[in-house]
Amino acid sequence: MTFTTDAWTRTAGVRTAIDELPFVQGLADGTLDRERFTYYMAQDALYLADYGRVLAALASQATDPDEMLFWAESARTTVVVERELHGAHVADLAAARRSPTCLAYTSYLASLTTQGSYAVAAAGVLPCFWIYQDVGDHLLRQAGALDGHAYGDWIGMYSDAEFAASVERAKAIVDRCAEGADDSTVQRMHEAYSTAARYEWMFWDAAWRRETWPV
Ligand SMILES: Cc1ncc(CN)c(N)n1
Repeated sequence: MTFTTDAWTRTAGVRTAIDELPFVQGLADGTLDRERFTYYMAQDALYLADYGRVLAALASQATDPDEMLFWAESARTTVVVERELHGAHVADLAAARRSPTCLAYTSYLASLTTQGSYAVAAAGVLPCFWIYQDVGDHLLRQAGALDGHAYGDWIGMYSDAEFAASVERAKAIVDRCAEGADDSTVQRMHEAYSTAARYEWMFWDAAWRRETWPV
């Protein structure tokens, strides 16, 4: 069994929990209130700025030139394309501060790039690709046509064929890393993958609660 098939199976419960989140259900049928969506988009813009740095770090650690290019292009897409979407929804991004969950997730991913294992860091960024594609596909199926849908541009971005191709490439890189890795590295890759998958759940939950710092 490939690493990614195994990781997907091990985290099935997290994916079901994501699909059941009120935030995700509200995205699907368009009933999510604008305040929660705007909160989410502002946090996500902050997340993506840090995530772009994580992908750039992966590019710098890749020894294969094609993998280096893939991470570098993904960093560019994250900063340019996805942020365009955020700019269309959030008027004042400069006013936003990272929530506890946003800071915890990005700090965790950044920490993976400093622990000396390209394979573990690559596994840690994979849920950001794969879970969004999975959610985008589910939402597209549930929503049907996106014309006139309140969150159609968001759903369209993550159910898009180009995004799906990038997910396949990221999975292939992670599987290649796992094939050559020892048992303890594969174990750490699973830990990184499942932790990031849980953070994806937490990120949407935090947006639903419009999480703030306690003091
Ligand atoms: C929190 C989060 N995770 C993943 C994605 C998709 N790149 C995103 N925009 N935001």
